[in-house]
Amino acid sequence: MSRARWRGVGGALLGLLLFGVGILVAALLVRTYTLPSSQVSWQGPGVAEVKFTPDERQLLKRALIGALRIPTVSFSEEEQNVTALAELGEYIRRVFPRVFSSSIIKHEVVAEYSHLFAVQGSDLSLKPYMILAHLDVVPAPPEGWDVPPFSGEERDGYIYGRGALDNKCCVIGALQALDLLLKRGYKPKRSFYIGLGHDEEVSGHKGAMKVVEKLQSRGVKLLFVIDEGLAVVEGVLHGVKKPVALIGTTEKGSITLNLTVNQPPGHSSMPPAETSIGILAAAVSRLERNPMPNMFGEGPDAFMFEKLAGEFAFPLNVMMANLWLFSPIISRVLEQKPSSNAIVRTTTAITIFNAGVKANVIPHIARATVNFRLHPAQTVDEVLDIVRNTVNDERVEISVLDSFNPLPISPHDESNFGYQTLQKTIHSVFSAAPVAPGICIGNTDSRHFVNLTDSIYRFSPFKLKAEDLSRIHGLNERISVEGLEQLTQFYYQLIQNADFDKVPVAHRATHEL
Ligand SMILES: CCCCCCCC/C=C\CCCCCCCC(=O)NCC(=O)O
Ligand SMILES: [Zn+2]
Ligand SMILES: [Zn+2]
Repeated sequence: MSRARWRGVGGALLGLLLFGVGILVAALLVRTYTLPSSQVSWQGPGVAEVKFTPDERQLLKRALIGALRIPTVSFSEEEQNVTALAELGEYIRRVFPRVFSSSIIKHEVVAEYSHLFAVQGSDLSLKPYMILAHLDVVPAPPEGWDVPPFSGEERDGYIYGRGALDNKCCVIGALQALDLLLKRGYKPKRSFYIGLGHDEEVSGHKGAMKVVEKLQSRGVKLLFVIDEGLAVVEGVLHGVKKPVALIGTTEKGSITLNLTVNQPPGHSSMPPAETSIGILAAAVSRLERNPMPNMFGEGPDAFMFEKLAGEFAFPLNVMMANLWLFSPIISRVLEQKPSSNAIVRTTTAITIFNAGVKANVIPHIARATVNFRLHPAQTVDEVLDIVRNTVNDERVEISVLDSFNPLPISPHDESNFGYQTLQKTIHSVFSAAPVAPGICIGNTDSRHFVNLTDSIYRFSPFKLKAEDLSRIHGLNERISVEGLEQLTQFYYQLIQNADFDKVPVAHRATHEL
């Protein structure tokens, strides 16, 4: 072929390539700017705000501080500080006498330390809903804390203490909101329950599960359940500056395993080539070095990013809106940080490791506890298969302490009363923050409510910055005084918003190019 002819073919191919690239870019942009926006506004009347008096502000703070000083620690299903749980029960009676004496509220203690409040609405034709929170906390050894973890100390606008975020703030906020509504003469139309579990941190088998049994025996069905969970996150999603509210519409599954190695004990002067500690350490190390597969996009995880695509800065907005093309890249980026890694895969955490009694004794038994949180696209059986293959050592005995599959996905469409009511309340309280459904990475008492409703939402009504994530179950757990008021405001307005009998109608904003 002549050189001129080659040039002609080359030019045509280049033209074709540029045309293809042009079409692809146009398709990406069209998808980016035609996705439904997460920005919505609301039709119809709003509801009253709290408008705290100075006295009420003080009382709210004091109420939480007092609760944080009672060490309601759950160590295990068998070991809970029940004296403290009983004391906290007495404490809420003392702090919220109006709630306990109201003629429209029936209070009952369930399984000794959990509490169930049934608030009777004026319109019994409306289906009731449920607000959940829990009274127990995880242990907090004082090392590393700036203040004693059970002091409830207030410093620079923050109240510190184990349970400040998880989850005594919600216990106090929900009761305080109800108390203030009663004080202002508000009469709810729709009946609702407030359930306060006492063993959420160790399963909810004694508290939340018994509450469910009680309600089931009475034939109760719920319109929706709201419990702790995701939150209004700020600076947590890479590339999104403004606060966004994430509502957990599902919750990861969980498996807790004991790995045990049993080897002959003996004198440390004649050690075998491998000890029970060495064998076990190698096994858990294999589990850590071989994370479960990245399953981004195989469950509902991608939906959250797609929904929030418009909130990301360029070029992330184009990538999030076009996960069909970019999800391999995005999934790799997400696995770099523990908080987003938890969204894309089943996580593996070695949480307890025990062996040895003396420096000159070869240990007999070594045992480790490993906790997995299951991605919604994986099952308990699938994860157990992977674990056995990874450990791959017959000397390591694997026993399942507890396991459950990921929870069903709750509806989050425009016709769902619970989701839309939450969204409307979030908008009002958190300056119109965009709202998206997400996967709750921790477990909650609400998982026991699946037979009472299909609409379970895990949302803690406070703002969390990236640096706050490590405070949950970690050091220096704290909530700002402003955050505590906002949270109380949230429940105050939620209870009123739930009194409408129709689903709130949202107007979706259009994207601006
Ligand atoms: C792409 C990044 C998304 C990151 C989303 C992280 C948002 C973090 C928000 C809240 C923290 C999650 C706490 C969940 C509640 C945990 C309740 C609990 O402790 N339950 C007991 C247990 O899980 O063991
Ligand atoms: Zn919790
Ligand atoms: Zn917790």
